[in-house]
Amino acid sequence: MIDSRLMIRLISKTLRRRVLNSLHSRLVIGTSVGWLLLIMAIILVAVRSGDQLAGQTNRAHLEYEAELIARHIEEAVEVRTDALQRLAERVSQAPYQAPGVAETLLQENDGLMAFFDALVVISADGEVLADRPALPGRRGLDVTEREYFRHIQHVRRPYVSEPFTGAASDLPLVMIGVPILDEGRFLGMVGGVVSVEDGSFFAGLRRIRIGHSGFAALATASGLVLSHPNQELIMQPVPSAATHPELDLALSGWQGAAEGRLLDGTRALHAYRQVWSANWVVGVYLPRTQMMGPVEAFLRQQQWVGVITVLLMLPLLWLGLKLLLRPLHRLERQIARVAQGTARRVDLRTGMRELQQVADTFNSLERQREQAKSMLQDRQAFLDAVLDSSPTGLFICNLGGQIVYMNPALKALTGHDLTVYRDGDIFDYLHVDELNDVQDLWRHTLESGRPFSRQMRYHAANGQTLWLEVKVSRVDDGEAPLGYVGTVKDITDSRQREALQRWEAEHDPLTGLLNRRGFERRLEDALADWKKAGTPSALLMFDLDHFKPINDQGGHALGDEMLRRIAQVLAWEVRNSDHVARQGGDEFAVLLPSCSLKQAQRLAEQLRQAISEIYVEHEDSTYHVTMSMGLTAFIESDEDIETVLARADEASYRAKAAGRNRIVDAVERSG
Ligand SMILES: Nc1nc2c(ncn2[C@@H]2O[C@H](COP(=O)(O)OP(=O)(O)OP(=O)(O)O)[C@@H](O)[C@H]2O)c(=O)[nH]1
Repeated sequence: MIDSRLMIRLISKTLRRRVLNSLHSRLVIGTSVGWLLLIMAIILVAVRSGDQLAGQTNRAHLEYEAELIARHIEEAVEVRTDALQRLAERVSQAPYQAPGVAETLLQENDGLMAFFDALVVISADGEVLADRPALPGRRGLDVTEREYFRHIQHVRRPYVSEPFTGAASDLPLVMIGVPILDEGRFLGMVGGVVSVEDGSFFAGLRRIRIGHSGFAALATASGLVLSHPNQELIMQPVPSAATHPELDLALSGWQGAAEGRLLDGTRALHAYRQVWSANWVVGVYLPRTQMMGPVEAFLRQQQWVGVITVLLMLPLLWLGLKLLLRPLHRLERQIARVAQGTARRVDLRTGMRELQQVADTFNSLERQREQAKSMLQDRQAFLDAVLDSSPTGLFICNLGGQIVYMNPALKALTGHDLTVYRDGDIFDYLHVDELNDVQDLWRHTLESGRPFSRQMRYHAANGQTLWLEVKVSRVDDGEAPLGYVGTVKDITDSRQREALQRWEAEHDPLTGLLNRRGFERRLEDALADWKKAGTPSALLMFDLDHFKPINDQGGHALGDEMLRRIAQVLAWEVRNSDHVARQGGDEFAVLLPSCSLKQAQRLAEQLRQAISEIYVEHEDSTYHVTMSMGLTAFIESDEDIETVLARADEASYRAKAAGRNRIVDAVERSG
């Protein structure tokens, strides 16, 4: 089963995407909601006004009903009182106290039975003399203690009694009594008995209905219910003043209408009228549900009207808005065409001023954009031409350090184009010796934005190793960095020239060996090592014996050839770390760093042997040379190289003096 939350999310997402995404849908929904709100507001106002109007109308109507009922009861009481008075007169003129007289009188006035449930004649001393219909136990009853008898006896006026329970019938009754008077003297009374529960007097009142649930009730001013549609309440006390304050007021003589509650708690409109002649109160009640029935029916009707109107209106609204928005869609399509480049401007003719204004503004902006674009293209073309024609190699990097542009000069120089750098690493073509340093420096530049400047060896596409001078600077637009621009200069020639010059400064051009200057610099280094770390080094210095005859007999070139061969043999015989020099003329020197004296002596002997075996030939003559060598090593007292050189030189001189082709050890001798 699909999770309901997921379902709701899906629906709302679809709604947002599909429905709420277009102006048309939003307008349709917005207008419908607005329309609904308007209808609801109208209904609300109508309901409030209807409520007020219904209240006022019903109040007037209910008061009128109460008035009618009270008047009807007044008249009924009056009619009955009049009839009883006529009977009382007749009784007063007859010897009614004589046996059977009163009874006969009642029989003769049998028509009064239409008004009452029973008739009685009571003597001045409170004895029931006659009754009709005759009820066992009623005749002869003593009623002197009855409230109605005492009242009529004293007041001597017609009187409607408080409800009481009949002694003979054991039913709740009301007595309408009239005094029998003879020139003001009280002779007794005639009374019409009305049954509260099933007498016709109150039955009519109970049947009164106002609408389908409104009703009337009657109570005595003392607070006993005489008539009510609910029979069980008859002869019960009325509800308390706390829950029914308006009823309490009515019992005190107030007449009018007010909102209150019924016994079951429902709200109802109450109207009260007094029946003064009987000291009763008529109450008429109209439940609020009935009172508001027409208003609610109207409300329901209006709600349906609203819903139906919206449902009918929706397609019309949808269509109307679609037609209304057609120019907008036209504009949208035209703008899309301009964006695709298939149109240059929008051409919208519409009566909608605002939309026309949008189209005009768009065209004006598009014109400005075209101008700016063309200016930019011109500028770009100019810049491209400048970059293309620059003899210096130029490149541009993005902020990540990737090359995004190379000018033709740089492409020609390296033989690479941009694709090489896009696909591969910028450092792939660097000389391996440069790699680490250049990478570190470049990383530092990217992180700090500081300029990059470095000479480096680089492998061009044709396999040649170039010396390049690369300088890179960051380009900023105000505060934000945009990228990096770099220049590349080919310095291969100058580097080679410099290297040659450096080499020439320290080497003998004829033999390729170190010259005096180069040799002395290395000797300085070795002496410094000796002084600092005690690293021993040995120095051999020798002068060729009988070299001059080669020059003299074979020519200078032959002498040069001999010198070159000697240099070659020397280079072969020594270690790579040893330094061999031609000091000038036919004088040579060999520096043996980190070499003990013993090893030096062994090497010196090897050299002597090797040189003696070298020969050059000229015109069937073979020429040999030997050497007179002085050998020394650093000693404690050596402060400078001149001392060391002098010691070796002096030993070499002594070797020559001692007969040539030999080695003299200066240290051994001095030791
Ligand atoms: N071919 C050639 N000869 C040179 C060069 N420099 C010096 N010489 C010659 O080397 C010779 C050195 O002279 P000496 O050392 O007196 O000649 P030697 O015959 O070796 O004499 P001893 O040392 O006494 O045996 C001179 O004749 C110089 O002209 C050079 O670059 N090329």
